[in-house]
Amino acid sequence: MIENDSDNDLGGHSTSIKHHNHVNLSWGKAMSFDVEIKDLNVNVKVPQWKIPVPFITPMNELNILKDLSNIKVPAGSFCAILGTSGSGKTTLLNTLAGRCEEMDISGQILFNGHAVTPIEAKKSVGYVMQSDHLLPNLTVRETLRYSGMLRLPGTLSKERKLEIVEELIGELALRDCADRLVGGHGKRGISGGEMRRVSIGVQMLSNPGVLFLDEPTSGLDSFTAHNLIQTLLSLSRQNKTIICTIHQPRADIFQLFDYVLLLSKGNVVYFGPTRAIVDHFASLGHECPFDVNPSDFFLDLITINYQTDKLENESKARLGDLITGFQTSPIYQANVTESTQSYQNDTRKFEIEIRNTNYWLQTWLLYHRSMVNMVRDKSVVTARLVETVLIALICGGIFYKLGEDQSGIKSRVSAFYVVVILQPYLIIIANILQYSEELLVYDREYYDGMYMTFPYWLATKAASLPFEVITAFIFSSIFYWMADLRQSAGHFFIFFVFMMLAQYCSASLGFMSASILRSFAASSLMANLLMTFWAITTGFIINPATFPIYMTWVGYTSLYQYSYGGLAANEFKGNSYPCPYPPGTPECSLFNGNDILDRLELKVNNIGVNGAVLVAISTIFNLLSLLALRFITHKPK
Ligand SMILES: Nc1ncnc2c1ncn2[C@@H]1O[C@H](COP(=O)(O)OP(=O)(O)OP(=O)(O)O)[C@@H](O)[C@H]1O
Repeated sequence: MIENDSDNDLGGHSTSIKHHNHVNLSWGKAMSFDVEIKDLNVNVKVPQWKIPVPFITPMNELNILKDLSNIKVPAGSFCAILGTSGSGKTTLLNTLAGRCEEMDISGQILFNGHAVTPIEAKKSVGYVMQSDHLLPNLTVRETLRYSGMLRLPGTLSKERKLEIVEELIGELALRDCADRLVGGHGKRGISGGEMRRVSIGVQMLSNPGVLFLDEPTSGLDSFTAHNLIQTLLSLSRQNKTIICTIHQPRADIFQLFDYVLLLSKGNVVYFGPTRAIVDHFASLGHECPFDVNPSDFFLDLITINYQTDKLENESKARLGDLITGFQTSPIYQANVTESTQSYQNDTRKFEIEIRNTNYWLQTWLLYHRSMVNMVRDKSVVTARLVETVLIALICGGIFYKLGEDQSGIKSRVSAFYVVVILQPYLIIIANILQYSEELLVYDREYYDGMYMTFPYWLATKAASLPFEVITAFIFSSIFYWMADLRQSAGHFFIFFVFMMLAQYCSASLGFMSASILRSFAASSLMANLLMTFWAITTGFIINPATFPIYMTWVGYTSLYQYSYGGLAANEFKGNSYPCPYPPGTPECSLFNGNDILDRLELKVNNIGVNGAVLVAISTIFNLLSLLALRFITHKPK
């Protein structure tokens, strides 16, 4: 049983909550902050035109939060932000958490009396967003273990970190499902409520002074929602300040909060203890009927009704009265007294805990996590393997046992073009699909400061490499012998290396596009446009010698020409096919490998140079993706 008292004159700021059955989470410094808001105004510029033109469209200033002051949520308490849709709940939560980069913010946010900058706020709070983005193929325990290893201070031993994770699993009531896959992205996994708990656990592992949650109960049935709020209450009793937005909570959920902040159109209609709110509204002439859920009653009162002009004016006038009524209420006066308290003699200081997990340990953990997530994804693994085998069989079937006459030689050239375009093309789509989902997790974790970009990038690249090698090997092993290409192990090996490089370049292009743009639609458009351009300019469809003068550079940029050229050189250089004409006749040049290669008029047909260029191109794509991940910020969704 936990008693938490922070009384004021009203006797209202007091909670006495009986809660059983919890384990004390015992890591690090249990630092909890008083969270205070002073003179807070949040504005955003919105374009006046429906279809805005950058730099030209005139902008209007929209005042989302209006003069929020004298709001202090004491350390270790649980506060709900309630309001109608569009009242500014999420904006307030984001502002408190330092996540409102695009907004113009004035006023102060104070943690234990220290006015925090958005960067300080971001580093010292945990933030559970409305939707869960977790890796679907990890179990609950693995998800929390990886997070624990990455988020907990580097000074703790591995054993201690794992112990903490187990404590947390118990505290969040996740023992039952600890070894089940998380699921999501169309895969069956744990329930919505369990998934929310895992997301909370992930944030708890950074041992934040304050935990913010945006609509933690959205999408949950009322029983699960109640359980989740109970869990949060239990965490707050372990010295965590917890603030969440919530939509129309059930009566028994509503009474679990210590404090309520009621917002309407960016104005505070009430801030104070939950148990004083009914009396406060009654004192303003709005008695909550016995059989009505208080939160529904208050939300109805503060909603502007736009159905008719009359109703709109009436509801606006009522809202105005409620705002003024609150500002002249004894509760407001008590809030003013609380927020003028000085922290001068307070031993609780605002501090940001340094979490310095070793750089290489980050890389190893992320690599391991990425591998596990990928290998477990049976649908992707099977699809990629089956797709590789099928495409190899189809191509091998079409170009089966190529002859050594003129049509056979011509078909060999076509075969090289087809395989360097087709297989990489299919891979690029699979890659973009995979990364556009995975990068949602990266955006959140990077924004949370869980790791740095370079370890993530290195780990992701390293984890994808075996797939490119294996699929290229399977494809080459089937196609090469079916098509009956140059019979030697050395030439087969070179064929495989070029297939692998072509695939790796495409995979890198897919990763680069997703790193820049994130969305599947936009990334695949970018990658497809580039691929189509390079596929046309390979030198197979149109002879580069015929390009207009201003397009000659194109002949050197097409990445596929290097793999196509490499395969052609591997087959034809130093090779010859049986000439049906008497030896020495000019027609025999049609069967001479070097002459065939010359007639292709490739820009570069040196195996070593072509291979090196492909390595250089994939390196450029990968470096661009590293820069994009580091410098093109995508706010977590
Ligand atoms: N970046 C932005 N640009 C323009 N307007 C914004 C921006 N962010 C929020 N707003 C506007 O500010 C108002 C408050 O938005 P906010 O998302 O904070 O409301 P909310 O109370 O969380 O709503 P809901 O419950 O529907 O999620 C809305 O009218 C919204 O359109």
